[in-house]
Amino acid sequence: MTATETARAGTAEGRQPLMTLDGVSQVFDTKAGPIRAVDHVDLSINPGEVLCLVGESGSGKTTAARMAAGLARPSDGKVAFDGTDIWSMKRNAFGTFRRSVQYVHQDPYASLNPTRTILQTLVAPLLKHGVVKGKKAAAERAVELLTKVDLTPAENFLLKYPHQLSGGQRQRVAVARALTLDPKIIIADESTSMLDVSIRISVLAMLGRLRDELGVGFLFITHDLAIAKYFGWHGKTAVMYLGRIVEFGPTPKIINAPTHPYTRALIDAIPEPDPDLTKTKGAGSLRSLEIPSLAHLPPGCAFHPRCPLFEDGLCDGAVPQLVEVRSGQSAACHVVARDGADAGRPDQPVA
Ligand SMILES: Nc1ncnc2c1ncn2[C@@H]1O[C@H](COP(=O)(O)OP(=O)(O)OP(=O)(O)O)[C@@H](O)[C@H]1O
Repeated sequence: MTATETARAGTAEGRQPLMTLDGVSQVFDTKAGPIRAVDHVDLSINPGEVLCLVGESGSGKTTAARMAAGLARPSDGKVAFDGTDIWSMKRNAFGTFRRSVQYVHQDPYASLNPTRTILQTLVAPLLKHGVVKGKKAAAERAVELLTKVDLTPAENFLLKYPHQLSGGQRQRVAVARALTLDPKIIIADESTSMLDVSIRISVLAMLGRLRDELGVGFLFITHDLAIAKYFGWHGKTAVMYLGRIVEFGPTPKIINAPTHPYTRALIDAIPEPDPDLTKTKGAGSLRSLEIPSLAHLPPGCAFHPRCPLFEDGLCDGAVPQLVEVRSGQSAACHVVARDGADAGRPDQPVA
């Protein structure tokens, strides 16, 4: 099975993906020259499915997410929603797409208008897009939405301004606003990374409840595999490194039996003593902690200067393609493709 087929495994399950990214790239012109922030990425999200996109800072997660949300046009490749290329859509269809895919930013303070009360923030899209008729119905819907995101009693929040709320409460308002237009997919970009741990967990729990109750699909962007484990356990996870997907599969497989040395290194780096995570250790130490610049990518596998499995002449030759290494799980690593999913492991894999 090719990487594209693996990434589209949802179709094999008999479901039509709601959104697909097909060979999508984004090139930016920078002072250091053109950089490929996202390089030929294939992904799909089925209705109600959670897809976690994980990687270190600068790996291209936000750039990929912005293209998925229709906020940026890919330099190459296709983003399709309900089977239609979003950039070939007529104005009305594009509007429907934009309403169906809502982006929740990591910093709600930056994305909420400071001069609008919470009521105004929620009522504006409801009225603008004709979701409800009249201000009274819109206010009632705003109360329902605040209740959905656990801001209760909702009446206590309606007339407040963003600066009068805590970070967690602002994040909940941002989610309520995303829900105003009944989205089919929510793109949550590190949406809890700025919160304290306990608040972070309660916001994640709220998002998880919405995921289950509303059947909304999620593209969940995080640098933290532990968060992907918590939020996306029943979904899939794609691991990005310097613009490319290096490993993809069902989240439990990625967490319990990672195959790419980069994924293993990410798991090794998780500080918490989570037994499920720590038992998968075994990548060996990285050869370098330095992340190469996108403007001067190393030849072959971009991870090779850091990789404990590096082989001279193999890893610095061609760019490795994402290939299936276990059922439903694919990795872009020459050594794993040659030696199998457990390549380089000192211990045996965790079942
Ligand atoms: N508009 C832009 N112009 C030039 N370079 C950009 C632009 N946007 C992003 N980049 C670069 O593209 C690369 C990927 O950035 P991106 O924000 O997508 O990564 P990320 O994985 O989301 O990182 P973070 O977790 O820090 O948000 C980075 O090197 C970044 O500096």
